[in-house]
Amino acid sequence: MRDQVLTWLADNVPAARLQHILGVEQMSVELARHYHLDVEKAAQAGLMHDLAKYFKPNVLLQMARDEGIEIDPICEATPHLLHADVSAIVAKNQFGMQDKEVMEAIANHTLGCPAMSPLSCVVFLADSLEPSRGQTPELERLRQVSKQDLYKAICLTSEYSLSFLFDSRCLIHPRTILTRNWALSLSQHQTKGKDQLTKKGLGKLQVASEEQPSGLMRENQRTISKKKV
Ligand SMILES: Nc1ncnc2c1ncn2[C@@H]1O[C@H](COP(=O)(O)OP(=O)(O)O)[C@@H](O)[C@H]1O
Repeated sequence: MRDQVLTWLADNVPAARLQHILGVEQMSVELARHYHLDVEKAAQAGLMHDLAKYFKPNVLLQMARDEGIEIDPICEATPHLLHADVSAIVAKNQFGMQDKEVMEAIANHTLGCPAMSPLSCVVFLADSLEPSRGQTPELERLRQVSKQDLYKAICLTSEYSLSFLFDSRCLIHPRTILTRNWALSLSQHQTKGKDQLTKKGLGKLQVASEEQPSGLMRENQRTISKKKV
């Protein structure tokens, strides 16, 4: 299947994007190995995460509608956000992908999702942190954390993306915030042993944590300057 996907990508994405895609495939594999996940699934999700990256907005909207995906007002206004969901559809229709976990990992790579699977977590991290994203101190630190604590890395990487989005003054899809809160709760739970919030409650943004951010997060918040490329 890999050769088939690569041939399709060569016709449908520019070379620079292909480099990013191969970086995501590689980093997904490395993280999957590190966290004892299914390496083959990680490679497939990484390789196929951006299949619909260059689809036109009207095509993204139509394909998502045809698949019965609920299109919220922010995706309606910014259809590019649907490229993650639509990439999963292309993986199914074009390459016969049937694995639900792989398709979810593709669909979650841009916005994340509260309670997403560890496989989704590694593809989400790889999309933001693979080597061609740059070598800034923030990115290097996030790469380190991604090998130390999966949920802390999701939390900090979501914050990194959100900070960029705030600076860009674009519409922000709240799922990244929900993802960040979910991951924050899990990493605090792991490190401090406190049972603060249920995954479900966080997913609905019902409660805000009273905990202060960790030193690392404060440092990250202060030093973020250059964001995603
Ligand atoms: N929560 C969000 N709200 C609005 N836009 C977002 C959000 N998360 C990511 N984006 C934007 O969506 C686009 C696609 O993100 P991503 O899949 O990470 O693409 P890329 O690989 O091009 O960075 C980017 O322009 C990114 O800034």
